[in-house]
Amino acid sequence: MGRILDGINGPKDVKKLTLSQLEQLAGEIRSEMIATVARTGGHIAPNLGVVELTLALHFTFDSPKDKFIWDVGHQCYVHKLLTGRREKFDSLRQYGGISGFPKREESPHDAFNTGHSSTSISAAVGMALAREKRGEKYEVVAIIGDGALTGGMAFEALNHAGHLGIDLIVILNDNEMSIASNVGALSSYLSRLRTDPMYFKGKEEFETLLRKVPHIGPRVVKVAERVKDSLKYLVVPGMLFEELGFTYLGPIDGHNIAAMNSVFKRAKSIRGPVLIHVITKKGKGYRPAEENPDTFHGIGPFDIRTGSPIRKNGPPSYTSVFGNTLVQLAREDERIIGITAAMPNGTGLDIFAKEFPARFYDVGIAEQHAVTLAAGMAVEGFKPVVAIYSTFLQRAYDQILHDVCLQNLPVVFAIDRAGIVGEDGETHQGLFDFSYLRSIPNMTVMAPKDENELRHMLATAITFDGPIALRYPRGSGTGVRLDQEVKPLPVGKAEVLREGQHIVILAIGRPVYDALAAAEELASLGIEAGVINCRFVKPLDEELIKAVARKVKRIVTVEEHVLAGGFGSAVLELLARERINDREVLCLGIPDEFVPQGKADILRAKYGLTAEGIKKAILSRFPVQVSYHKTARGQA
Ligand SMILES: Cc1ncc(C[n+]2csc(CCOP(=O)(O)OP(=O)(O)O)c2C)c(N)n1
Ligand SMILES: CC(=O)[C@@H](O)[C@H](O)COP(=O)(O)O
Ligand SMILES: [Mg+2]
Repeated sequence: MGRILDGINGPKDVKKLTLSQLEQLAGEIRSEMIATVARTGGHIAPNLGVVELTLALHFTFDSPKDKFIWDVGHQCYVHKLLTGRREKFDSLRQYGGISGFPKREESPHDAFNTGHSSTSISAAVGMALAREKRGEKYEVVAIIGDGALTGGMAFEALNHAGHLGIDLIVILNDNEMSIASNVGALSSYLSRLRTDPMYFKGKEEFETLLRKVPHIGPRVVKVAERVKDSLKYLVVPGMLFEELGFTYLGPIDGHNIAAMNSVFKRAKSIRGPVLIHVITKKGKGYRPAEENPDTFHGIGPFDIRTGSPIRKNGPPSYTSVFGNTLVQLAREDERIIGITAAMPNGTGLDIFAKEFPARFYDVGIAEQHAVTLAAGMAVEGFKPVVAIYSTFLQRAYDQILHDVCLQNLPVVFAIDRAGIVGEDGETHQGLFDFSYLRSIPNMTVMAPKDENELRHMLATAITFDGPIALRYPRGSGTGVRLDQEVKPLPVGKAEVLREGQHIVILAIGRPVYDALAAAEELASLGIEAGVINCRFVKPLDEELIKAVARKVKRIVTVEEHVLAGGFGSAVLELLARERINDREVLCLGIPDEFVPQGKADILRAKYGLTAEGIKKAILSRFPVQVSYHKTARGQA
């Protein structure tokens, strides 16, 4: 018998199915997703948890007329399989393939692009307001996880929606997990709603009282037993949401399609904002993911049979070198505090948390709060290390400026996933941090060429008295030997790696070794290129750069970052300020566009951020015949 999934070309095909066919389809979707993600990598556990929920949504609502807004968007694979993208599904997250997140440019069924957390309710309120203004009729449905609900924006939007009293449906997908276990008072509140202590306490007291009534008591208890669901709805109100102006429905079983179909139908008939609390299991239906939902939240290729990741043996990641070095430094310095916004494992702070649980804070998906919390602790003499991915730190720009830098507070920003991150694509590339940080007074910004230098930069940051950031890439380090002693570096000093009279390459961060390799290849063509590992974007090693720029006519800057406002811009500003105007400068980096998804190696090659790319760009800008041989004898 063929698969039902093969006949699903859009939501209308879902609507034709019986309940038992929908249940069979749920199983087929799980197998399809596991088979694909085991090969491509991706967010498998969140998607396994929303199979029935997504089927019920497409069964009850009418996409694309009705709009679904997936918060974060990492759980949209089932939706994609049901909305005409089944045949392209094997290209998931690959260069040129379908995205792992909703993309309006991919399908009319993707109503709003997401990737960063906690935006869905705001977007839904905006779309509902637009609908009202145009006098149109359709449903707007935001689907948000319990983790994403810890983000401040979600509350700002709930607050506004309740005030407007606008027709809107929020589906809270509660699986008790963020990437790691969910944290916070709200999470505890949801857990109380789930386990219903009020209901059970009320019911037990009620039953005990009844049983005491002679003769009729026990019989009445039996009747009450039968009406327990209505009793439950009476006593368990979801008061927090009700008080915010929402009608609260739930909690309901997010793996029971029939139950969801009927509650969704009911929600459509209610005026004003409705919140439906759905309980799901992250990783549902695949044992390794159910047992380790955090590992399977977002995972690389894995062996389906065992669930073991297929890892090539490589050097330790920058993340783990950061985590271990922080532990080492924290043993010597009690002021050090570790702060994460819901990414303990992703940032390596889990290593710190294990050894120093009382000095570690997971604040939920709340980057803005994390930064100002750090400012508060720094004011009181602590040394907070805020570890946040480059792309998510964008959220906290004003907190960095207003709360940390304006007061010149010694907060350390450990910025992971800086540069090209790969398959997550546009929303997650960490390509803007030099620009958004170096423009802020008092801020110091560093980028290590390898994981060994990262350790010394972390020590530099810990001993530094002011705001300081170090940014490093996703994935394995270079495998260099780690120095035994971790020592602070002189602030604002670069490192000369190679001398050369024809060209000087000023590089920073990960591309430094590519610049060196390019210089070696150029040498075989008779072109002598010097290479400087600049280490600091701010302050630049101005004396050194000015000195080489006065000697060498051709200057190349290399960074894995957007060119606008980045490291190359900083060098150009310096040259202009110092009136070193007659130099030829070539800035290599990311042009003014968003970098798509794909393997990091493919993307680096596309943007010329490889040894080969750097060599080619130099040869194309400064062709061998024209420039070098003419000048090699005299001034280069
Ligand atoms: C602003 C921001 N910070 C951090 C993240 C990283 N992140 C992606 S999903 C996630 C957890 C989301 O939990 P939840 O909403 O409950 O979804 P689940 O995976 O449990 O289905 C986090 C922290 C992000 N995408 N955006
Ligand atoms: C959806 C999301 O934002 C995270 O799950 C992110 O994909 C994690 O990225 P890393 O795999 O780099 O930790
Ligand atoms: Mg969750």
